[in-house]
Amino acid sequence: MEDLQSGLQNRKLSLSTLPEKGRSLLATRDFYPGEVIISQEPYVCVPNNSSVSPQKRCDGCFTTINNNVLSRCSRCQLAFYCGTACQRSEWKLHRLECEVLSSLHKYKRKSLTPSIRLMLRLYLRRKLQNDKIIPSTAMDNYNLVEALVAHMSDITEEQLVLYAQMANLVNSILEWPGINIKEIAENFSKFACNAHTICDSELRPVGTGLYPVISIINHSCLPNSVLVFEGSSALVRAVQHIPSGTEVLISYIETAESTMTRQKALKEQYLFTCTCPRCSKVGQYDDIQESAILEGYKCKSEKCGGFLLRTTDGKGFQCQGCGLIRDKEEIKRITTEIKLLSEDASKPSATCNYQEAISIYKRIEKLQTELFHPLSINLMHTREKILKSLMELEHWTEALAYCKLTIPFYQRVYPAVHPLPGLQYYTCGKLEWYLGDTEEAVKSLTKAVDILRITHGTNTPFMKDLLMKLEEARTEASYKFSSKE
Ligand SMILES: C[S@@+](CC[C@H](N)C(=O)[O-])C[C@H]1O[C@@H](n2cnc3c(N)ncnc32)[C@H](O)[C@@H]1O
Repeated sequence: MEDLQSGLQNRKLSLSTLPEKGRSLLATRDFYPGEVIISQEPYVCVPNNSSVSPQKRCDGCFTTINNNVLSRCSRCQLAFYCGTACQRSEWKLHRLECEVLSSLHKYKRKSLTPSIRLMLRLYLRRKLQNDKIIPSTAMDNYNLVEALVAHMSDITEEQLVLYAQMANLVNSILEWPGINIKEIAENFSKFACNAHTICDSELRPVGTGLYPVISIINHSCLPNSVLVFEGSSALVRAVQHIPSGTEVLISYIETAESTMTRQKALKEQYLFTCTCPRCSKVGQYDDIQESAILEGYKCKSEKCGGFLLRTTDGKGFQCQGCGLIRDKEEIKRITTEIKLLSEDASKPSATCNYQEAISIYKRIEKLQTELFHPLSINLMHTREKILKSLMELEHWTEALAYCKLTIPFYQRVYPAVHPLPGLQYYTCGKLEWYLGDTEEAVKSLTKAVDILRITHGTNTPFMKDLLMKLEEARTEASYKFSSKE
């Protein structure tokens, strides 16, 4: 591990071990908002392509080209490339992978999920490095994978059985003599708490990758850094001033959820109890109030706006503002109606028909408005779904109205610098501009740029496009202003 420590030292970082967290990454100089703290290429990665996904992604850069004009590997038929540059960069690994995959029986091909493919690639890449066909460096070697936490003694019996079955499948595909099935199962457990979902600039998931140095970074629900991706490269950017000697922290989960929901997610997938400054408030009045607003029920009285807590006899919920009791049966009735509608919304007839999806989600929205606080996370998710479908149907005016409805939620639950509100302002700005409200568009796009230049940098095609749009909107706004005079 000395090699890694000196690799990190050059980047003004250091590896430390904290008793309650294990390995941790510390800054050895001050980092400022927007600065890249560390970037890493994946040890291995796979795009989210499955046999059923209609749109395939390039194995090299994860792009989807319109009309799906990716070229497919003629031998194995499983790898896709956007051009020769990506095909060449992937060739050494894919040559081995192709040998393994092209001889696979039909029924085994069906079981090639992205995580099985990721595991195959892990072993193939290790072989390439062992055979010195590709070089190993301080930041790119299999020892770093070996050092990842696996939590084998903490996972459930069910998970253990699943990993063992998956390990058997990998073994039967590779057919390498002397391969250690227990080690493969352990590596699946490592994937579960160390691999990262690769997202595009708009935070849509596009693949999965293992970045063993970035995996040293621990979690906080109030992080000082953010993990973003440029193609398959991972970059950690500071979102706050990080003084020298401070631990670099990212968030592993959606931080808008209540403390209990966040803690449950962290415990289930990452097997630890978070004690970050937000989680330390669990049980305190502020935290109870916050959770009740996010996930609880609202007061029946429109004037009150208070939040409810379960009564001591368990028969209902009482408003903490005006004391009014809301009947448990009424809440149950609305909740059941929402559940049934949500089931309808996930049926193919609705997922393939945006108009039908909008109509179902609007009924859910109406019921949720009766039940939840206006800033509830459930209501926000429903409005997001309506917004997405409206955008697909190019119903811009209504889409803008829904986008604006979600903004107060984003402002309330996320820190000032977070990619999600930045992206929401961007959507708002694009819609306003499209609808001719240039002045408002300039305001929204400026807010988007102020946030996203910190989280995303300014050099990606996505950011260049946003900066150009802002420039054009500003020019148009000043032209409109001068022609009014
Ligand atoms: C991606 S790894 C992070 C690096 C890890 N500490 C190590 O030693 O390799 C994720 C694991 O780190 C630990 N971890 C991460 N954040 C933590 C936190 N805030 N508190 C306690 N443990 C944490 C948990 O064991 C979790 O499963």
